[in-house]
Amino acid sequence: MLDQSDSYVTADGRTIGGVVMEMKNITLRFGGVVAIKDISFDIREGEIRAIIGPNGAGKSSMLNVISGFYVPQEGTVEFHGKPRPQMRPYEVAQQGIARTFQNIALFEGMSVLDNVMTGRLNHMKTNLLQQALWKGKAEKEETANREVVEKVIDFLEIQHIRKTPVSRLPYGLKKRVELARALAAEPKLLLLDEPMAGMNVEEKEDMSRFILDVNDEFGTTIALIEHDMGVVMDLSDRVVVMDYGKKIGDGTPDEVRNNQDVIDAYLGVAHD
Ligand SMILES: Nc1ncnc2c1ncn2[C@@H]1O[C@H](COP(=O)(O)OP(=O)(O)OP(=O)(O)O)[C@@H](O)[C@H]1O
Repeated sequence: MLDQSDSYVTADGRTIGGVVMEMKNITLRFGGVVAIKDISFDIREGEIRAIIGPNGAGKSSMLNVISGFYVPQEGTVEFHGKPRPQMRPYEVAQQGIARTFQNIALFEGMSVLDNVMTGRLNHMKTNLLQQALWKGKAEKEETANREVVEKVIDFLEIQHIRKTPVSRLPYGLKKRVELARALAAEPKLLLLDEPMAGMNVEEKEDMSRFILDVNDEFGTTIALIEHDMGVVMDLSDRVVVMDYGKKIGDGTPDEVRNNQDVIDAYLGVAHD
């Protein structure tokens, strides 16, 4: 077991730091349905942490607890060592947490560039009145925001579609634009909701490469949920496996791959 402040070295030689977020004995219910049953795990600075599990395992519910969207009935979520109170989405963003969604949530009629710009909203300090009265400051801020956005657009190799309305893009590129918008917020913790769902093999390979590059280049801590076990195994440093709301595995990809409970869950072995 790792202590809170322990660091560890990954298979590819990266040093992972202390705990960024800790889930302690989380239980989440929807009426009579227990979506998450007494689950604990942590997310560490600089790591790629995956949560996987079959249909209905409780992954989306868990991501919503991590993002602060759902408040569990039992247990606590600690962020940088402090219990996190219930927060509104903008407060979550102010804490340096950004996310993407399973069903793409972009402004379809707007260009790629404008969509990515919306990721900067949280960094815009001048209001409309200030913009009218104090043009210079607003312009400076706009230029700084544009610079970040252009950097992200270059990084994710979407320069060629920057003026294209999102509605005209194929699915894989829309997912990349969504990633760009999340990155434009310069998050410390990036949450990805099934980033590879619905993609073909080539799109999955591209997305995997970009996730690794984001982590490598910006040092962003990444937590992602994914249905397909195969795609995350090459990406992740540590993996939590959920089944029927319970945690049945937690460790490196090799550890969870060889865990009998995990193998049974994925092969659909009957439960007692
Ligand atoms: N808003 C909700 N209201 C009622 N029940 C819910 C709600 N969200 C999730 N559930 C239930 O909680 C359980 C876990 O669902 P969840 O969507 O978290 O699983 P999942 O692992 O993300 O599934 P999938 O891979 O199919 O997306 C399921 O039984 C689901 O029906």
